Amino acid sequence: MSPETAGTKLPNILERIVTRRRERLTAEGSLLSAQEPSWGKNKAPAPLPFLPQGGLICEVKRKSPSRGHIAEITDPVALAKRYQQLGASAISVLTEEDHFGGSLNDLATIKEKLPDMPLLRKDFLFDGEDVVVSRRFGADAVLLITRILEQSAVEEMFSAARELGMTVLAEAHSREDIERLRGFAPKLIGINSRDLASFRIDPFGPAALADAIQWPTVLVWESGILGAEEAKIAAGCGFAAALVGEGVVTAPERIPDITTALSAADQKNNAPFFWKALAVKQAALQDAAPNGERPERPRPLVKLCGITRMEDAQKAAEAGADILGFILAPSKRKAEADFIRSVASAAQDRPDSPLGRALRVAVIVERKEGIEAKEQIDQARKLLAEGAIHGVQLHGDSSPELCAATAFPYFKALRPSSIAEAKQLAATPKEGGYRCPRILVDAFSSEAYGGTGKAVDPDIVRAVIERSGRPLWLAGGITPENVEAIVTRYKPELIDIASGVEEGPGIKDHHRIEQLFEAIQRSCIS
Ligand SMILES: O=C(O)c1ccccc1NCC(=O)[C@H](O)[C@H](O)COP(=O)(O)O
Repeated sequence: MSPETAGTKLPNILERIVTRRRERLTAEGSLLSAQEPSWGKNKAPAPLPFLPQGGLICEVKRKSPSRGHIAEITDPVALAKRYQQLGASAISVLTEEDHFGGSLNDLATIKEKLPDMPLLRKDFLFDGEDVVVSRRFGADAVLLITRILEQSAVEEMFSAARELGMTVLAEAHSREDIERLRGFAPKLIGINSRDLASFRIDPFGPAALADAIQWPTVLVWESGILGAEEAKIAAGCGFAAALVGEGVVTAPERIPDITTALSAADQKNNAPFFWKALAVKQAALQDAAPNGERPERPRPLVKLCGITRMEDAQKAAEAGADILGFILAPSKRKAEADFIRSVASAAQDRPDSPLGRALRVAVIVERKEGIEAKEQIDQARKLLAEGAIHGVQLHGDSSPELCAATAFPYFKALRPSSIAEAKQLAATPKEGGYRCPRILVDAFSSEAYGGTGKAVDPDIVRAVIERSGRPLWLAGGITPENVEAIVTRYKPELIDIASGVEEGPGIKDHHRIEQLFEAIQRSCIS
C-alpha cells in the first residue's frame, strides 16, 4: 500500500509516520512493543456504542510532532478517570509509539480499569488486522485516516469493524476523502482543523468541508480546541462532537465548559452561522473562475463597510460583496438598528439574491471606560438573536478574555501603531492572543477607530502576517485605484473597504463600487 493514495502527496510528517509504522509492523508484527492484555486473547469486554449523539472525546496524549512534549502521563488510568469524572463522553488513546509516545498497553490498561468508558484507538491504522488488534486491546472505536489508505483498505477496515461491532471514526481532510467515504455513510466523521503540512490550525477547514457531507452523521471536530470559545465555533458549524488533546491534557478542568459549549447549539433563528457561512464562501472562491478563466489566485473575500442606505446595500451585494458592515459605534457612518433590520428583512425575503447571500456584521467599539460600549454590545446581541446580523467586528481596547466573554461570533479589528505593538496584538491563541478565527488589521489613527482612509504601514502588515499564523484580513485606505496592487502584494483572504468607495460620509458611490470589483477581478488573473 502506498502512502500516496488519492493522487495528492501526503505532507512530509504524515508520510514519515506512516512509513515508520509500516517498517515496524513488518519487523515486529501488529502488537509492536505491547504485551497481551490481562483478559487474554479475544476476551476483551464487549464493544460499547461510541458517541451516537456526540460529545467530547478527551485524548491521552504525551507528545506530538507539531507540539513536541505535552505531558509526562505516567499514570494514563488516573488521567482517564479524571476525564470521566469531569464529563468526557469518550476517551481517545493514542497508541502510536514513535511520534506520540503511546502504546497499545495504555489502551488495554484504561479499558481494564474503566470498562464503561468508550475508547477510541487513535493511530495510523492500515487494515483489517489493525482493527482486530484494536478490539483485542479493548477499543470500541478505531480511527480511519482516509487519505493514507487505498480504497480496498478502507473497505477492509469498515468490514472488520462491522463484524466486531465497533465504530469507525472516519477522518476526512478533503472533498475527495468525503467522496471515498460516501458509500459507507460513516456515522462518525472527523475533520481535522490542523493542516499537517504547515501544522497551522484553521477552523475554516472543518467549517467548509462539513458542508459537503450529505448523510446523517455525527461530526467530530479534531484539533485546535483550547476551551469553550473554540468549542462554540465547532458547535455553530454543526459539529456535535470534538476530539481534544493538549487542551485537556494540560488543563482537564476545562472539560465541563467545553462540553457545555459543544452541546449549546443555541442558534434559535434561521440565520446561518457566521464562521461556517464565511468558510463556505471562501472555499467557493478558491474554485471560482472569473470570465471562464482559471484564477491565478482566488479573489479575496470582500467586506464593504459603513452601509447606511438600502440602495447601497443592494449595490454592494450585487457587485459581489461577501459581507456588508453596519456601524453601530458613534460615527459619521452610523447605522440605526432599524435600518439594519430593514436590510435583513429585504435579504430574508429573497435568500437566493445577492443581498440574501451577503453576510451582515455590526461594527462596535469597546473602550475601557465606555458606557456606550455596553449599549452597542446589547444592541449587537439583540440583532444577532433576531438574525438581523450574523457577526460582529469588534474594535477597541478589550483584551482577548473580554472579547471571548461577549460570546458572539466576532473578529477583532486591530490598529497597531508600531511593529512591536503589531507583534504583541497579533499573538496566536496559544500565546494568549485573541482567539477568534480571524483578525482584521486596520490603520492606526488618533482621530477614529476606522473608516479613516489611511493605509496600514507595510511593515506592520508583514509583522501581523508573520506573528498571527492566520490568513490576512486587511482594511485601511483600500480604493479602486490601489486594490489591484494590494491584492497582488499581500494576497489577503479578505479586504475591507469603507471610504474608498464613498461619495460622501456614509454614502456609497455606485460607480466606484463597480470599479473596485473590476480591479479585484483583474488582480486575480494578472
Ligand atoms: O467608519 C467608521 O466611522 C468607523 C467607526 C468606528 C469603528 C469602525 C469604523 N469603520 C470601520 C470600517 O469602515 C472598516 O472596517 C475599515 O476601517 C475601513 O475603512 P477605510 O480605510 O475607510 O476603507
